Amino acid sequence: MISLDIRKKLLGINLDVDLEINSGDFIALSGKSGSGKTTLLRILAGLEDARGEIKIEDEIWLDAKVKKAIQEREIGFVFQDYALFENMSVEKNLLFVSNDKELCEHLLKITHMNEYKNHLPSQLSGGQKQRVAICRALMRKPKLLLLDEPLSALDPQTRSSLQSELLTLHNEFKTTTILISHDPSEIYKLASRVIVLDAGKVINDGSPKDILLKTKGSQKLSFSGELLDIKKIDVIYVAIVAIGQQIVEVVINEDEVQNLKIGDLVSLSTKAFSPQIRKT
Ligand SMILES: Nc1ncnc2c1ncn2[C@@H]1O[C@H](COP(=O)(O)OP(=O)(O)OP(=O)(O)O)[C@@H](O)[C@H]1O
Repeated sequence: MISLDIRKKLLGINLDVDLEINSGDFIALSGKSGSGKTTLLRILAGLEDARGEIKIEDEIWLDAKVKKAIQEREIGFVFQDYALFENMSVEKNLLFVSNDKELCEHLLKITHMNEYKNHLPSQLSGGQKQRVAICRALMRKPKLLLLDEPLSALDPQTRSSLQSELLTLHNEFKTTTILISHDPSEIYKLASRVIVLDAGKVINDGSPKDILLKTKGSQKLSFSGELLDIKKIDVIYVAIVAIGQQIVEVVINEDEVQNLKIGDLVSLSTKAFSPQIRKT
């Protein structure tokens, strides 16, 4: 269990977050620009001061008396920019953190980077660099993995592959993870819980399905999207589809289920009802 109760006065807002996170959870942290997401991660990492308490299992990282230094906190941190050691090979970047050769090889294998282990970062693509950054963050077997929009600079296909690899790594290592993301399909694929910040406060907290699904009314229009999931609820099947920045659910029949697979590009339309417009 991770518990945090953090307060900090920022420019224009007061960050005030009180949360409990189960060990092994994959949390997506979302919210408008300037709502305090990066600052919260930096406080957890020990890169910024704050008032309050941070407790990781039985260990206090922050309270009125204690403030553990960054190197004493067992965290892995990956930012949008790669921050690798440019003069070291991929393998040396990992072994610099911990000399566990077996773990190094295993991580590079999962992320399909084994054949690049002797390359320098300057010889890698953006996606490959970010794979190395994620592996390096896991080399110290952290209690907490903090990911600040690590995939946002990547093209959609590379981003999707890295999402799958992150999921494989999370299923294997069960590292408690907090990922800052604005992408609903990424959040739906990866997270078990979504926390939404606004002006420094938690305004929404729940499962990706509860937070992301917005299915009010129906549209006599056609949208294209990606099929994320098919769920059987009692006797009906529900397809979960990502359309742009939104995720919707659609009831489908058994024949349609046979013809669809997760990841398919689909179009969504309705003939029976008139479109509705509503002020949001
Ligand atoms: N060290 C600091 N001291 C005071 N104010 C700060 C500090 N760091 C950030 N801020 C302010 O706190 C607010 C939240 O910034 P933060 O970068 O945490 O937001 P964010 O939700 O991560 O935004 P984005 O999605 O754009 O990255 C901003 O108004 C920012 O100017």
